[in-house]
Amino acid sequence: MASHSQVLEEEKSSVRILTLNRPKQLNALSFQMISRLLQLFLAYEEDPSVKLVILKGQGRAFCAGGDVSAVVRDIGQGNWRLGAKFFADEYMLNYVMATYTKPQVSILNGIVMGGGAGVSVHGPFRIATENTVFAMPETVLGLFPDVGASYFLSRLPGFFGEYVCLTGARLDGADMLACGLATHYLPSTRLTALEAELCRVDSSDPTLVSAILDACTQNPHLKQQSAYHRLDVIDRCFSGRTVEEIIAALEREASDDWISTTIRALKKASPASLKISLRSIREGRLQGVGQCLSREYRMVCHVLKGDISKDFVEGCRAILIDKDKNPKWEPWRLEEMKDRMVEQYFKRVEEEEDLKLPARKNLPALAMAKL
Ligand SMILES: CC(C)(COP(=O)(O)OP(=O)(O)OC[C@H]1O[C@@H](n2cnc3c(N)ncnc32)[C@H](O)[C@@H]1OP(=O)(O)O)[C@@H](O)C(=O)NCCC(=O)NCCSC(=O)/C=C/c1ccc(O)cc1
Repeated sequence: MASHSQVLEEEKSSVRILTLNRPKQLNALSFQMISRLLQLFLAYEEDPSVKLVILKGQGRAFCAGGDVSAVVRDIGQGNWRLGAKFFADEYMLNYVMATYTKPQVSILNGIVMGGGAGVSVHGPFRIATENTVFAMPETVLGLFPDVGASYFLSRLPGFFGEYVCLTGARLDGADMLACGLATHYLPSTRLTALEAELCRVDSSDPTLVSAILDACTQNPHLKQQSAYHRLDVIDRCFSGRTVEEIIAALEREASDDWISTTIRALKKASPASLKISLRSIREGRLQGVGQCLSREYRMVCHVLKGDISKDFVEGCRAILIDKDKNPKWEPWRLEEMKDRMVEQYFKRVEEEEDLKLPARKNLPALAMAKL
């Protein structure tokens, strides 16, 4: 398939509608898709005839993340720097979106995971529906929530971001709206009409776009089992200073299904991933989006190089390739993942340059804490 057809482009008056188009792979982002999106976003920004960009996915997913299969192949061939190039471009795209001067509306009518969050949550308008399933599942893959997640998750209410980041818990559209990951919610049957209305807006004024979306948004009920009802417990436990303290705090709570599922999720994840993810989100609370992406780039280079732990390759093997769901993490126990090993992830990989982000006009006020 030609690279252009992995991202479909429609022109409707002053609106550009981009559709991620790898439905069989749940629109997992290939290198070509990232390059094409970056090229289009930058071109639209310079083009005065473009006022608004809509991003959506073909089929049952918005986007299930970065295309992990390609990366694992590159690492297997001893070529971790090819993977690093993928991330550098992906983070650049995330940064351009986070600092974009025109409104971006993302229609999250299906699966939104990992890299899928990175190409939507940084934009000002995120529409959830009854089909939305959101997760940052990286800690069970031996990775960590990246794509600027240490920025946007750390800005969620209380310690909900730590919960989402460490457990990989799935959220539905109502949860996303409640915590601020989505800005609007509407039934999927209304999407076509909404799109038509947005195509008539003919303005880059975010208040006009907002007015259209506000007029049709609904306030869905949170399901009884929604984690958002547990914000008190989440704040009590996930405010812990270390992963060990978080697990111990959960174990002290009165046991029920939600507590045991949460503890099980943490015990299933890579100890190295848990520790670096917690430190990353804690640092993110105090940093701008560019600093977050730069730090995450250093971290991901270590993950790909496998110089401290090789859990990413092992996680992909166990979850995506052999599908035995039985990864052999190294280190295996949390206490074996020492502070000095965590520390190393935050240093630049030798002979690898830091991420170079372009100078952008739309910084920093709009890019700070908008959730
Ligand atoms: C819960 C899912 C989303 C849906 O499950 P399902 O309904 O049972 O559907 P399938 O799992 O059968 O998925 C349909 C197809 O899409 C493929 N797919 C589904 N996500 C993907 C996917 N991220 N990639 C590459 N094929 C996929 C999946 O392999 C499968 O292909 P095939 O077996 O050929 O039919 C499941 O597919 C799933 O867990 N996917 C992985 C989600 C995930 O962990 N995503 C984000 C974490 S990692 C990330 O964003 C970046 C990683 C990355 C790391 C290093 C890099 O250099 C670049 C990127």
